[in-house]
Amino acid sequence: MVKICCIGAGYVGGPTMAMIALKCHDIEVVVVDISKPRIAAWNSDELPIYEPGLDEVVKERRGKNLFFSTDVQKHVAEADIIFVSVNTPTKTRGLGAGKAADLTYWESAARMIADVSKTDKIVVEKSTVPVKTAEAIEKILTKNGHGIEFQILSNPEFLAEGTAVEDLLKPDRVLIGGRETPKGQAAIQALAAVYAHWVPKENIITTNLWSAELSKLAANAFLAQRISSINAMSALCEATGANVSEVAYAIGKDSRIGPKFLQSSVGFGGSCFQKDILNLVYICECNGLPEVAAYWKQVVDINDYQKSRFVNRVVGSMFNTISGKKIAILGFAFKKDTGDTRETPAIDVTNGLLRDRALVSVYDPQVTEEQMRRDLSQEKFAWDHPAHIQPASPASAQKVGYVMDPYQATKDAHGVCILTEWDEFKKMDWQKVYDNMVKPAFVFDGRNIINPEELRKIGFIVYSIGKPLDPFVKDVSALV
Ligand SMILES: NC(=O)C1=CN([C@@H]2O[C@H](COP(=O)(O)OP(=O)(O)OC[C@H]3O[C@@H](n4cnc5c(N)ncnc54)[C@H](O)[C@@H]3O)[C@@H](O)[C@H]2O)C=CC1
Ligand SMILES: O=C(O)[C@H]1O[C@H](OP(=O)(O)OP(=O)(O)OC[C@H]2O[C@@H](n3ccc(=O)[nH]c3=O)[C@H](O)[C@@H]2O)[C@H](O)[C@@H](O)[C@@H]1O
Repeated sequence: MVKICCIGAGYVGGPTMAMIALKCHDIEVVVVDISKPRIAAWNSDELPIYEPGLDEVVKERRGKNLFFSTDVQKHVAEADIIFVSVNTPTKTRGLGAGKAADLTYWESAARMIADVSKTDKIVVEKSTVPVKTAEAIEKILTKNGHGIEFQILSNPEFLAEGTAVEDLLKPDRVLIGGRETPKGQAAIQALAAVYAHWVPKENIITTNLWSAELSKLAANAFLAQRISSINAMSALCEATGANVSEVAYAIGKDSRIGPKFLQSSVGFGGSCFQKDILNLVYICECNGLPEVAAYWKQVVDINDYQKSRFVNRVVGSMFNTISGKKIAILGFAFKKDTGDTRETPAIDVTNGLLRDRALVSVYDPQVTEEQMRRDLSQEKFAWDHPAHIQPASPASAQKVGYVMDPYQATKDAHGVCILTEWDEFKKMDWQKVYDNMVKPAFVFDGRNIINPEELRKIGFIVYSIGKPLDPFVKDVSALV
């Protein structure tokens, strides 16, 4: 029986390995992590991440050919194929701080693999890493590996949170990069054989190592670029009376452009888009390509602009002051169907409102109060700032109300900001919300999920990103 061990039981390691176990009953899969609480959660009824359909997959295979363990060394030593799916955040200090990927976790995993291995191994980069990382990993493994043969493969993951199970079941493609040597090609084939249990062969792409590593950064950069492009258009739509949804639909009908990823929003969030683009920018700079670096940097710049533009709209519309006014935030996760808040635009927007001394009340169906508190009190490292940006103020963050019900959040509020596109917000009784709010009652829809005309009929003053402005919003926005 082939044995797979995955180092890192996070958003990627957990679901990807559960899918391999589901589809390959002839393979034993063990997911290991240094975090005891995380592994305990994977072994419990309350999984550590919320992902539709994941509970069923894990429960189906756990204890049969899917295991979660903190005994990292034992399972690494026993495995034929080792996936490394540890976190690769942006460096916060030293050379490349604010841009380069921090490979500390990756390097320590590689050194441990070299230490404990007694048989030949295929080591798979599942984490997103800078192009050429495999070369460094190869050196660490071969120089410390007591003569053991290691083949390094790059097999980046393209799943999106909230749809991870679906994405893993039917991936657009599986990408495997390896050395162009007979042993490298054999390793590629061994990994391709795992995926071939359920992925059609024509969707398994094989390349050299550097193409695979770079393709992952390029894919995320292209996806984020589309969002920044449509968000840049949203600002122009508001200035001209065009409607960003109509523009997105019209351009998306062109089969060369396509309809996906053109949803204007308060900004993209998530643990990867910003980090991966900054990493790409850094790699371009290191390779003497400042023009290319500047081009991709703009994608992050526009995203920051979109978030501050949203806050300015709120403050500007509400007579240029929100001091002492209650503002309800509906949705804190970076997108619907996940409890993940990493780099969520809600952190920047909430801090922006707190800086203007608003009284904020937040509701999200999946994010815990503890998580939101942590997010709002943490200092932020900005890549283009010399220092960390402080959160609004520890005292104001302490005063944020975290409630379990959207009607409680909006009660007695002057304004409502929709920051995550949860389906339940579309179905809310907006008349009831209006009746319980201070007048004039404002709604700022950062996800374009409500019908502005219907809400205006109720009596709301509505701002929807990239949509023709409510005459009232228009008047006061001149102040911004
Ligand atoms: N979150 C996502 O949707 C996607 C993430 N990625 C990439 O996948 C990688 C992992 O991301 P996530 O799963 O979101 O991270 P995560 O932070 O959820 O999980 C990483 C896990 O690795 C563990 N870990 C770190 N060092 C370790 C070590 N030496 N030994 C054992 N365990 C160790 C941590 O305790 C943590 O549980 C990153 O490079 C990310 O860019 C790629 C595609 C999608
Ligand atoms: O490398 C990664 O981590 C992953 O990053 C993204 O996945 P994810 O961040 O989970 O979620 P997305 O659906 O891409 O959304 C990212 C952000 O963009 C926003 N978004 C997305 C689409 C859109 O049209 N408009 C928009 O504002 C979302 O609300 C969210 O804040 C990519 O879609 C995955 O392919 C990739 O594997």
